[in-house]
Amino acid sequence: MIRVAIVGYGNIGKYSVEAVKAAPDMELAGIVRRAGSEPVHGIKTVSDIAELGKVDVALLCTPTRSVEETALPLLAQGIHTVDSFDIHDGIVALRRSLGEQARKHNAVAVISAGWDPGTDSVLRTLMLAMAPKGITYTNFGPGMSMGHSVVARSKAGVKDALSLTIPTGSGVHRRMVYVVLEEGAAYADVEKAIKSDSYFCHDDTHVLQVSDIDSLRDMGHGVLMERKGVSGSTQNQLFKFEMRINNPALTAQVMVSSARAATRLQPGCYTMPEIAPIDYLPGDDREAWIAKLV
Ligand SMILES: NC(=O)C1=CN([C@@H]2O[C@H](COP(=O)(O)OP(=O)(O)OC[C@H]3O[C@@H](n4cnc5c(N)ncnc54)[C@H](OP(=O)(O)O)[C@@H]3O)[C@@H](O)[C@H]2O)C=CC1
Ligand SMILES: N[C@@H](CCCC(=O)C(=O)O)C(=O)O
Repeated sequence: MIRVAIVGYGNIGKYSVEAVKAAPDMELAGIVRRAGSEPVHGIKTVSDIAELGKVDVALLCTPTRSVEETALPLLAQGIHTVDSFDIHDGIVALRRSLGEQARKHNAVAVISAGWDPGTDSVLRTLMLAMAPKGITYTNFGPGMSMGHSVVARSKAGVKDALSLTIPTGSGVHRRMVYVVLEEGAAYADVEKAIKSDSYFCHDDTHVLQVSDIDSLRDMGHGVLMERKGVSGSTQNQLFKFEMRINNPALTAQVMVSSARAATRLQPGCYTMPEIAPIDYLPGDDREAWIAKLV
């Protein structure tokens, strides 16, 4: 059995518990929370991973911006890590940093292993191989972006926040950010802090003050990816992939499947397109999967 620890018990952490429990080849070693956090009922909860005994893989369910500082000390202990880091233009730098640490300590890091980046990245790669010339549009939503919501919640003066992604066509998005303010906080300061953050500043972003987030929260999301391109010299090849999903449930499942792959890889750091898809699946009988799937 692969012993898995969950680091951070927010939305992705909660769904990761279910995904680990549903995996036939994994057992949950426990949950690592920040010091002073409540223990999770019925699950060993610690603030230092060393208290969990042997851990093969740690699922980093912390905010994207704390992935690197969380992963480095775990890799130094020889623990494999999986994260869903979603700052697209920071992925190459993270891969270098975690790769160096992983190779030094005989460990594996699988990074950006959610649905976007993650499984969508694999599909974009395959669509490119299928039609090397052309354009791929990735249209998100409408739905709740966990990453953007985390960033909005991190701003001074914000008590709670929810960021919705609205597709406006051809891979362009509007961001509708609903915020509950702390007492005494100024709306204009919060609006400025959110709109100037790199998660938001490239998109048409609207910040709306509300009195309650719970009555708005719906963790559904989705994507429509379309590529129109050229195979060889033949034009007008059209590919489409669409899904409507519960965002944290899918992200957690992809992380769990990536944890399995991590145990099969040579030391280093990998993104999902670099890993053979069969390595995400349970069991040792590779030929059985090939007979069934290929
Ligand atoms: N690639 C993809 O497709 C996707 C990626 N994601 C990524 O997952 C990340 C986590 O999302 P989500 O689970 O909704 O986030 P949450 O805010 O719900 O949970 C994050 C948890 O991390 C822990 N934590 C550690 N440091 C901090 C800190 N400085 N501030 C706040 N919490 C901290 C807390 O757990 P505790 O209290 O137990 O310590 C917290 O509950 C997002 O940042 C997003 O980028 C999400 C969806 C899809
Ligand atoms: N990384 C996203 C998942 C992909 C959708 C997205 O990027 C968006 O809604 O902007 C998330 O954190 O929910």
